[in-house]
Amino acid sequence: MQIVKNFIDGEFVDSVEGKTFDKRSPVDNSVIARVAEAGQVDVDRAVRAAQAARNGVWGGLTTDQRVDLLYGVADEITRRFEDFVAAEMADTGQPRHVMTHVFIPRGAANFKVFADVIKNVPTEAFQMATPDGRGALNYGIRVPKGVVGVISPWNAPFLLMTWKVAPALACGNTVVVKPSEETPLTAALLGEVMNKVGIPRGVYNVVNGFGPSSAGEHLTRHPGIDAITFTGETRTGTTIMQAAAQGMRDVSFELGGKNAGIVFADADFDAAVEGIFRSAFLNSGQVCLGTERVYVERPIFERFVAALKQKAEAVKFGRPDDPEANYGPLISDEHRRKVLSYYAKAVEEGATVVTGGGVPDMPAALEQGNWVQPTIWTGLPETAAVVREEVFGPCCHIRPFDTEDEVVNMANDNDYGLSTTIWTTNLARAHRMAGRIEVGITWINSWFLRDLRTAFGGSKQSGIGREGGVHSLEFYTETRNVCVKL
Ligand SMILES: NC(=O)C1=CN([C@@H]2O[C@H](COP(=O)(O)OP(=O)(O)OC[C@H]3O[C@@H](n4cnc5c(N)ncnc54)[C@H](O)[C@@H]3O)[C@@H](O)[C@H]2O)C=CC1
Ligand SMILES: O=C(O)/C=C/C=C(\O)C(=O)O
Repeated sequence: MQIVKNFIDGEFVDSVEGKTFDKRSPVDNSVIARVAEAGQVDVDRAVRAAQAARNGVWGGLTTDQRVDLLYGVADEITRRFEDFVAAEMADTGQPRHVMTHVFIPRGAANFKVFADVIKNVPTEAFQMATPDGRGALNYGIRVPKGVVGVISPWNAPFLLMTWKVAPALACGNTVVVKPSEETPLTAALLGEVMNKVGIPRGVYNVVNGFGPSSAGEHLTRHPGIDAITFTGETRTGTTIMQAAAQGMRDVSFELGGKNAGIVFADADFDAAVEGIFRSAFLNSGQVCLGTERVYVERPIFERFVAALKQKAEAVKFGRPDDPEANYGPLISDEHRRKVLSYYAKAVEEGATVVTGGGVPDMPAALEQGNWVQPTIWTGLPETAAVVREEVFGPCCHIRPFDTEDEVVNMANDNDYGLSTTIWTTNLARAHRMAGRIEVGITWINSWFLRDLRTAFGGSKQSGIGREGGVHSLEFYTETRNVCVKL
């Protein structure tokens, strides 16, 4: 069995109290790793190591030197691509093609993009008049925030963790990462990469454990943490924000979603079915940007429901490396119970179950895994729990609509505001709607196309702040103004 240690000050270490927890495989719930659980003392050591590195060798490097090192990290991730793919498949149980096409390449890309951004984005400068007529020049300089606490979730572990670690380091900060307790493997592997390419000790630290009364809470409450960047549930964000209030630490939050997919009758039908299928069911529906509410213009409603049903019923469940399979389990038994409770609630609230609604028949070796069927409902009112609340599973409710105004109002009638996907050939209408829908990102005739230079984040209860490109620099640095009298 694999042993996963914390990574503190450039070394893999057990926790001081010797506590551990088991990491189970999503495909059969067998224990695949024993993980060191960091306590207060371990978190404190990690924060001190990060402070020392920030004030020492890392703080003394030029931007060009940091950029070279971050390119080295990206190259080493690419060189060890298969190790990362294997680790992420073991942690998440998701199919190999999701790892090789999305999750792992994005990890390497995150380091390259933010190395380029920090090298190329200028700061502001303003000339001003003064009473003596000689004027003054103002210019901005960016300084790192200090030690950044990175708290990440389990659904796209490496992608989402490096999306925050890369810009933090590019800007000259050091980090202490708390990966999800469900997915500790790739954060540990990244420690090996950091050492291999010569990132100084203490720059990247990893403490494993849970949230409340464990590594997560110790980290977010630690006074040595200067800023906190978090991806996860909105409820957890509320708790972390309370911790961050002590000491006025800045936060950047990417939170939950209950995203609408909107299909007009004039859309390219097959592309729309494929796009909604991906957005509802990729990664077994465990994607914050995924679609759990689908609105289809009435003339094509029945045909669309039938086409999506056919695709949902064609998935092949199995292990991540099974070439015959293309569909994985949920992350944990606990999450499966939550998703299945929503499946039961949908029926109680009067849903028509178009397909799914339960657990697939699996061979004996996989029976103990966290499998659930992709599920489609129709017939629920907009007040139903599965139409309002984030399930974070492979499911969606489909409802017909008649007018643009009606569908915009329904899309906006939710506490979340992360993303939407609109399918139509009438681009004037699509642009108009993009301005009206209250979300951080609108995709038109596409979904999950990511240009890492763009602003990424959520509206309403889906987040605070924006990351991506220059927006990440806003969070991971502080801009200071220098005013020079001429
Ligand atoms: N907006 C976005 O970009 C994204 C949002 N998400 C959201 O993440 C959620 C799924 O991820 P989960 O791991 O279940 O979220 P979660 O909020 O349960 O956990 C996320 C991380 O926070 C830690 N944590 C939990 N309680 C804590 C506390 N009191 N103090 C400090 N740390 C704590 C966990 O250990 C984990 O590392 C969904 O709601 C999903 O929508 C996921 C991916 C992207
Ligand atoms: O592209 C991003 O930065 C965020 C992606 C989010 C996921 O991959 C997810 O929630 O699964």
